[in-house]
This record gives sequence, structure tokens and C-alpha cells, in this order.
Amino acid sequence: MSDLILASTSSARRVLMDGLGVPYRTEAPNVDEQVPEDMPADEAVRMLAVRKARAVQERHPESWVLAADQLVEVGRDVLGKPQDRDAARAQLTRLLGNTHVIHTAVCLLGPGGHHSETLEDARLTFFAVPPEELERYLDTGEWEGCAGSYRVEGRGQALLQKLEGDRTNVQGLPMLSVVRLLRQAGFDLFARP
Ligand SMILES: Nc1nc2c(ncn2[C@H]2C[C@H](O)[C@@H](COP(=O)(O)OP(=O)(O)OP(=O)(O)O)O2)c(=O)[nH]1
Repeated sequence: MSDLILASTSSARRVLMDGLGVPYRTEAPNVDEQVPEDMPADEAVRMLAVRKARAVQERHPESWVLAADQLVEVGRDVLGKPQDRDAARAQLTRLLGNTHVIHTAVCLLGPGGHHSETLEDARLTFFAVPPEELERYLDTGEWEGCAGSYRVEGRGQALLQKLEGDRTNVQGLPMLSVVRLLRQAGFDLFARP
């Protein structure tokens, strides 16, 4: 198989791909992540995952390219990555004591026009915690770079009352689906180095 590029700047996605052990390299997609205001979250993440993958594939047409995008949906609100601590506080205030859905889209492009995608949801319910506890969680800084302002594998798990779905999906890459896409595309996931 020709080389695999993870079209991502996300450290969380790199950690998950490192765990899989398939040789890959990373390249920043460098795309505009604006989508129409009223676009449903599941359509937005799919559009952005394809946009990221295509941007990198244009630079490397002989490579395989894997990209993803994630948004949080709670009620009618769609949340991305917070810009600052105040935005993170607002996001977590919205999530605490409620159930929200994480939508993650993954797109795999390959030579010869290969195009496969997956869209995975996970449902999470958070405990309702007092403002003082929320401030202590914000102090951890886990909110930085995370859609929804928490890390499910970090101290954020102390907020988690219930999780339905693939935990790796919450972290940024639904690895059950990533493995399926790679196997369907013909990758040998235990190839000799
Ligand atoms: N470590 C960790 N990261 C999380 C968690 N929840 C969300 N994230 C991160 C994964 C992604 O980096 C980010 C979702 O935002 P995006 O899909 O826009 O990706 P991002 O812009 O970070 O990277 P990329 O577009 O792939 O270059 O949030 C979590 O529970 N743990």
C-alpha cells in the first residue's frame, strides 16, 4: 500500500493512530472550517472531513489520506473548540447535567478514486456539578483544543455519568470505524515494518 497521511493537526488523533501502529505521517489540512450557520452538525462534520482529506490529497495524489471532523450537539446548540476559558466555561455549563451527542465524520481517500466515509455518534451524559468544581476542571486546561471543552480520557471522565458509543470516537477518531475503513481499503494492519 502507498503511504498513509493523517490530514490532521490534532494530537488526540495522532495518539489514537499511534496506538493502531500502522505506519503513517501527518500533514495539516489548512482548510477553511466555516460551514453554513444552519447546517446540521452531522452534515457539517461530513463536509469538513471530506474537505480536509481532499485538500491533502490534492498535494499527494498517490497517497492514502485519512481526515476527520467532530462537533458536539446539545439541544439545538452545536459546539466546536472553545476559543478561551470563558467559552469553555459556557460550553461545559451547557453540557453539565445534560446529555449531548458527539458527531465525528471520517473520510479515507486513496489512489484511483477510492473514497470511503463513516459518520459515528456517541451520546454522553454529564453529572450536574457545582460551579466551584467546574472552575477546578477548567484549571486543568483540558478544554484547550477540544470540541466540547473536555477530555474523556483525562480528568474530564470525572464529569461523565454515562457514555453510549465508541470512547475513541469522543477523543476524535472512532477507531472501530477507522479499522473497518482501512481493512476495506486493503491495508494490512500487521504488515512487517
Ligand atoms: N484528547 C481529547 N481530544 C478531544 C476530546 N474531545 C474532542 N477532542 C478534540 C479532538 C479534535 O482535535 C478536536 C475536534 O475538533 P476538530 O474535529 O475541528 O479537529 P482539530 O481542528 O482539532 O484537528 P484537525 O481538524 O484534525 O486538524 O477536539 C477528548 O475527549 N479527548
